[in-house]
Amino acid sequence: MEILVSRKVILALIVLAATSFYITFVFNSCVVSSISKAIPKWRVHPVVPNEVTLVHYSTSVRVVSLLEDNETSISPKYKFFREQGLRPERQLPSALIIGVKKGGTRALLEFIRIHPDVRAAGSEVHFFDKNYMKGFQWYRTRMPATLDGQLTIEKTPSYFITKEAPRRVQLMNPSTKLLVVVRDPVTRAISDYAQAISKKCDMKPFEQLVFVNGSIGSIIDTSWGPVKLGIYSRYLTRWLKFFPLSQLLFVSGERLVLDPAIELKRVQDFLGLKRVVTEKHFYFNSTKGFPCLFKSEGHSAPHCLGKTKGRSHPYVDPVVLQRLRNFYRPFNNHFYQMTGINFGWA
Ligand SMILES: Nc1ncnc2c1ncn2[C@@H]1O[C@H](COP(=O)(O)OS(=O)(=O)O)[C@@H](OP(=O)(O)O)[C@H]1O
Repeated sequence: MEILVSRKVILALIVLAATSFYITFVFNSCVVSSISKAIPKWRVHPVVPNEVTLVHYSTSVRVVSLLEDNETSISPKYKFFREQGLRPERQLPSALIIGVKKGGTRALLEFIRIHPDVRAAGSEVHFFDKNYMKGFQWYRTRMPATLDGQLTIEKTPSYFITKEAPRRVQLMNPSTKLLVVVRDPVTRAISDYAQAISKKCDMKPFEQLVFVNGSIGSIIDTSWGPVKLGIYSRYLTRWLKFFPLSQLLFVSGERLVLDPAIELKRVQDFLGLKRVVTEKHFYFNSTKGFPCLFKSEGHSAPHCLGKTKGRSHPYVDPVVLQRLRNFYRPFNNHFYQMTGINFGWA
């Protein structure tokens, strides 16, 4: 009887041990396998590449063939190129429109991309500010395919004010050509505000937001984005630590509206392009109140920029405007000295 009891106990112990061994093993193997699944992925495709990796990407892998991914899905356009012995490839941009927000950056991009030797990324890529961690390979896939001799350009106006952008652009290519469309900081601030209020109707009036205590008697609120962004000399100082002045072209936002052909001539010369885009490409649309294009890359008919460009501005108290002008004057003068151009902002 005693022997029978002890046998039952031993059997129960064995079952218990086997069960606990099984549970431990299965649980640990799940943990281990999930870790081991995670580690190699992270090692092979670093989600957060450091600067060194990025330099490596930009210098050693500059070109990706459009035709290698899926030969069967080639568009007729690229088939045509291939039949002609040409291989369109995506390149990192050699020119960037880095700012300024509400300066007229979209107009400049749409105008310069008429040029047959220019190909542009359509939408803002935000690589050097928001998407830098995705790496240069990713950035290149956002670029249009180009043929030999064509220049790739991208515009993201927030690059101008992004602290890390100058160093990052220099790492990509120290000879990148940089275009900055600048506009009177007072009208730029109102334009910025007009855009913000179009998205968020319950905003306080411009006249309140401009001042620290919300009243004309107090000081200008330099922490408010629309005001801060207009201190161009501050941001330019950062870029000049990484690029010589000769690598930057300052386009007048005002002249881009009044006489786009003149600004486009300067831009084409700066980019080393033939002067193809001229006054014959533009007409003034009196309904829009802006120059528009007879035709462009995407349109064969005359067309203007979209309705988010050329918004009507809210009325702003002239006393507030004067306060803002006085505020910007020393910064503007500094900016004129730095660039060697007097933009004539009052
Ligand atoms: N041809 C033409 N058509 C329409 N708009 C023109 C044109 N040329 C320059 N502009 C001015 O561009 C201003 C918008 O600037 P951005 O394109 O840099 O804005 S954004 O930062 O990309 O949102 C936009 O500002 P608002 O007038 O305040 O809307 C325009 O004044």
